[in-house]
Parts: sequence; structure tokens; C-alpha cells
Amino acid sequence: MTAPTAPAAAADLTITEVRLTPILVADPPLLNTQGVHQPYTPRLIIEIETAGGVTGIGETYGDTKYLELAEPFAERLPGRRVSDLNGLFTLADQVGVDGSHIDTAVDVGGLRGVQTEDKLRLSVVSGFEVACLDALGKALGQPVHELLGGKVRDRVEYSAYLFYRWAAHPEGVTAETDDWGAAVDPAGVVEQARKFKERYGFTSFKLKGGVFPPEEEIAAVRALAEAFPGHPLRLDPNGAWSVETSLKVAAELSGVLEYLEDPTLTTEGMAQVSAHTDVLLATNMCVTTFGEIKEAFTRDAVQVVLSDHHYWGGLRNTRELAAICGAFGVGVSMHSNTHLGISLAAMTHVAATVPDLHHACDSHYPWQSEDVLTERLTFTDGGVRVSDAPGLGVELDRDRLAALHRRWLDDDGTMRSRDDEAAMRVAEPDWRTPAVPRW
Ligand SMILES: O=C([O-])C(=O)C[C@H](O)[C@@H](O)C(=O)[O-]
Ligand SMILES: [Mg+2]
Repeated sequence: MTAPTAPAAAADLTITEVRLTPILVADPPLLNTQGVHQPYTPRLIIEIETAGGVTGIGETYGDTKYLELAEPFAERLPGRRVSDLNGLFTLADQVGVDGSHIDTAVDVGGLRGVQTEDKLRLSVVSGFEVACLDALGKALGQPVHELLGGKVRDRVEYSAYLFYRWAAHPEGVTAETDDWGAAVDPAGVVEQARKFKERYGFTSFKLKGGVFPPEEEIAAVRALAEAFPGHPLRLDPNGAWSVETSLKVAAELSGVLEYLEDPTLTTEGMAQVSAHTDVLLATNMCVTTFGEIKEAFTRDAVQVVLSDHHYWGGLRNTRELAAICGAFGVGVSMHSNTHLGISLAAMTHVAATVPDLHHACDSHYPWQSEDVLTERLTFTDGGVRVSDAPGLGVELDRDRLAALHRRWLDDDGTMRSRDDEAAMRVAEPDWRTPAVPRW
């Protein structure tokens, strides 16, 4: 009788070490209704090592309140297996959240509705879930999309994420520079869209609104429609408008927009808008947790949910969300916030597995000139190819990671938690995040 074959070393999935590296990454002066992006934004890079010698990587929000939760969570992982993905949620429930860090206002890190302990926990879990999936995939020789049931497409389409912006951060502020130029009027927005199309081949455009009075943003969307006939267009003021203003804008842009994103805050407000317009409404603000789905869907408050694996709790939860959306006939696409290539890879894997993905996904990635990968992901004809390499199919560049961590270490704390309102005050000392509805 022959002796049983020893399992390949990589098959020992026991977690032996977890490394958390907070970093600061360059961010351009992108404007939104709360203020302007800081010159550097925090992200957290997670590495999970197994006894089999495999390392998985994940990425999530890096603000102090996430870090404080990620640290005790990471300490509890060694000895568990990277395949125990459901266990991550049980574990997260055991880690206390410091309630004093929960903002009662709309969370600027993603402008994704009001913050709760649960959302904070899920945002942390998602980074670890992705790292576990990456390690598991590498150990099994399978791409992450296979672990999620297999891809149904070979490329994932993204839309250009247009922002009103300044050419540079305010004078005297340490910041990286770029060649995008300013965009503070319709001509500037069209020029930016042109660059996005030239550089990445995007064919749909989303404009971040809530920055200028609605008439100016309507004019910018009209200018885009004229410059790019037939290209899907979206406008997202992050809930800055009243129901009445939302309906006026919807009437003006009916037939022009693919969808209008979070024109007003709350499910109640969105339901009122939805009842009186034929323009599709999308959200990443009033449906941000499973608990918010029932009311929003039964009231037909939204027709498209922009999922975000970071705050929905990972890639498997994203698939569950997509399944619920499908059952209610609600469309699904993806929201994005400042992120690096690890997250883009994760988004692409999960998006590749969702059958009914009817709209191009959002991604901030083109705005990020820095990354922690040995090779950046690329957009071709507006899409990202789905990797079939084991795990996420991306590799960490340790020197880059160390350099961006050094920046975090050297920061006096100003940049370690994203604060668009404070960043705006550097240019406009009297600035306060406007009360909503702003218009
Ligand atoms: O679609 C959205 O609401 C977002 O992408 C939120 C982001 O935080 C964006 O507004 C930003 O980064 O300014
Ligand atoms: Mg949005």
C-alpha cells in the first residue's frame, strides 16, 4: 500500500501572522458638497500570512477609527484558517467599537449615509475578507472570482468619475501635482471627460455634483451630452438638494441622464422624488446596509443600488446584495471612494461574477497617481480585464508600501482621518460643511 500523499505545503491555511500598514496616498483637490479632498488620504493595507507560506493582501479605509478596530481584530486571527470567511463576522462582533468615534453626520469617507458601529465593523471586515480570499486563492491556485462561483464576463466596465476640481491644492500645502488642470465650469468638465476618454477609453461619465448651484451642474451635464452624444451620463450631488430641487433637476435632465444619484437624503426623500419622475434614481447613501433594503425597495425609492464591498462587508456580501437587488428588479452597480489597486482588483473580481450588472462601475482609481502594487491595473476601452491568476492576481510592492507608510508616520495626525471640510478651510477659512438640503 502506498502512503497517502502529503498535502502541498501551501494547503496549510492556518493564519500565522497579520500585518496592518496604514498609509497616506496622494489625492488631488477634488471637490464635493462637504469640501475638498485632502492632499493625502489614509488607507489601510492588510497582509495575512498562512502556515503554508502564502500571503494574502487586502485594503480598506485607513482613518484612525478603522485602524483602532482593525488592530484588535487582527490580533484574534492567528490560529484561524483563511477559509473561515463566515467566522470573520462573528469575530468582528466580539471587537468593541469606541462609540465616541461614530459621527452622527453623513460619513465623509464615502459619503455613504450616517455612520453606525455596524458599518464601521463591516468596513474593517471587508479588508480582511479580501486578504483571506487572496490567500485562499493563491493556496488553491484559483483566482478570487472562482472562489466566488466563477466569472460571467472577462472584463468589467467602469465609468469615468468626473469631479469639479482645482488645478492644484492651495498654495503652501504640501501635495503632489498632476496634469489634469482645473474643472470648475462646463467647459472644464468636458475637457476633463475628454482626457478620461483619451487616456482610458471610458464611455460613460459620472459627474460629482453638489458643489455648484444646480443650474450650473445641469449646464455641465448638458455640455457633456452635447460633447459625447449617446454616452451614459450620471450626476451625483450626494444628497445636497431638497425634494423640490431634485424634481426640478430631474425634469430638466429627463432623457439626458442614465440615472440621478442620491439627489436628496433619506429613503423618504428619495421615495418622494421617485414617485414624480421617470429618471432612474441610484444610491450609495440611503441603501448602505441590508437593514435599509426593505423600506427602500418596497417604496420604490431607488432603482439602482451602488454597492461597495468595503462597507457592505466584502465580496460575498456584495454578491448577496446583488441577488436581493435582482429579486426586486433593482439594478446594481458599484460605488467607489478613494482606493488603490488592491481594491480595484477586488471590485473587478466580484463584479465579474454578478450576472445582472447593468451599469458601468464607478472607480476613483484614475485619480490615484500612487499605488502599492508592483504593476498598476489598467483601463482599456473603459474596462479592466478580469485576472485568472491565483488570488487577486496583484502583487504588493514593499518599497512603495514602506514609503507611503513613512508618510503616514511623519504626519502629525492632520491627514490620518479624512476631513474634506477641514481641507476646504485651508482655502476658505470660514468654510463649514453646508447644511442639507443645500439647495
Ligand atoms: O458616489 C459617491 O457618493 C462617492 O463617491 C462618495 C465619495 O466620497 C466622493 O464623493 C468623494 O470622494 O468626494
Ligand atoms: Mg454617490
